[in-house]
Amino acid sequence: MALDILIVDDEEDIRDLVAGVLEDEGYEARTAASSEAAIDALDARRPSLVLLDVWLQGSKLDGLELLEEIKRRDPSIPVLMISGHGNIDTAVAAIRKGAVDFIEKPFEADRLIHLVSRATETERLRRENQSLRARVGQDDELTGNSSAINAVRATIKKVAGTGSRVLISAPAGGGKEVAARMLHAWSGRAGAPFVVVSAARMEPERVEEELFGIEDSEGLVRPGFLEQAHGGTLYLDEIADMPTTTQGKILRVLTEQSFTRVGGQRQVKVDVRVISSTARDLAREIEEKRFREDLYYRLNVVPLVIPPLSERREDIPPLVDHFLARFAAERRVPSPDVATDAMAALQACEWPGNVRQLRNVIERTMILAPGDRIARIELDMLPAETTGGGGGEGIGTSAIMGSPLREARESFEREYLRVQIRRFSGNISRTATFIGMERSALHRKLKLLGITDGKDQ
Ligand SMILES: Nc1ncnc2c1ncn2[C@@H]1O[C@H](COP(=O)(O)OP(=O)(O)OP(=O)(O)O)[C@@H](O)[C@H]1O
Repeated sequence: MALDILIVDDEEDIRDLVAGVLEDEGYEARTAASSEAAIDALDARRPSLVLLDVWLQGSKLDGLELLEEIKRRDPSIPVLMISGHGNIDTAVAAIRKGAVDFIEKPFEADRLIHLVSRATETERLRRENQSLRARVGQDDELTGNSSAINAVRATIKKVAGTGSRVLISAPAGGGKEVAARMLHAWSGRAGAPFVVVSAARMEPERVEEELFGIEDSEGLVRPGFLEQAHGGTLYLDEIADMPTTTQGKILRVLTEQSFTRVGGQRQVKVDVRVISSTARDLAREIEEKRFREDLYYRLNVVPLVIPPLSERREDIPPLVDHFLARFAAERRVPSPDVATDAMAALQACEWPGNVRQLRNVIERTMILAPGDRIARIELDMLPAETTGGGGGEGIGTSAIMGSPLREARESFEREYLRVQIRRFSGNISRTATFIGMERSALHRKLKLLGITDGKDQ
């Protein structure tokens, strides 16, 4: 998003000229003709830079006094002074009071652009830094080729640029935040902040301060998440955890596109795209009066559903390869291969923690892998939770060892076939191909062993 620049000058021609030059360069320009109008504009929203005339005729405060007031309110706002010919001394005094630089009238557009770009560099770097920091350990895009993930990706492509609100539904660790970041990155808002608001982590009594910001009687402002996200995207994580009073307030912001800060009177206007997410069944939350239906319709303009990993097991091999490559790169070793039986075990797991759990398992496997075996991940190197040793699913050996051969073979076959069928999401033809049996023979075998949970597709 464009950086927001406030131009304060009593001469209309200068204001319009400067605004025109800056807008052509892709900045967003606001103008104020007096110190009073400038303070109003500052209160309405924190600008990325103030261009301030030292004279300001007919204003309550002159340029230097206004500079002091701006610095008192928020010392981090950079101020670039505009000085008339002959009042260089004042401009120098302004620098002592915290202005970043000054430009003398009349000036060339090129010089103005150069100084503005230099004065806003810190702000640009701060934004870049923020988004980089937020992305550490986070994937940029959704990996996977299942039809579910392909459909999600296609919808993201279609709606990213539109600014529509999107409600992402997926279980915990399913990739909601990755999808939200893709929507932001593929939109015209990509250069502006992506602000994550976790409804679950906010203390109910502080929700409003956090979202709307605070304003004290002196006019000092601490911007909230909505203001910080101006021009960008606000990601409301797990909306079902929002207290109902907050739901009402969010609804009002979405309807009126403005809000007041806690302790303030003034309406603050922001341009923010809202993306929200939930792991819960909102229809049920609405039915049980825990979630406002009107808010649901406001947020759910475009629904995006990511199924649990256990319903898209085809995504497991590309995800495993993706995480192995990532962790191998971090450790500066070549990316390992995965033995077929190890991949089969990973594909057969239930993954209640979804992609996050899979990522953690891969990370742990790589950390614990003996130095001489790091080139190939084999079944015995996987954590117990994936191979059944932890009491979960998998091929247990103790029951088999205590049985006569015939029963042991049957119990092995039953377990083996269950795992393979689950691995291929109930698709009998693909299971038959993999295990090397005719489809009809497999059907007979399943009937004989009393396995009924394999859906034929
Ligand atoms: N399809 C995917 N491709 C690559 N990485 C993924 C994918 N889905 C999830 N991840 C990774 O899994 C982890 C969890 O994903 P994310 O934080 O997006 O999930 P979430 O649904 O927002 O979870 P929660 O609701 O628990 O916060 C992250 O490290 C993310 O990078």
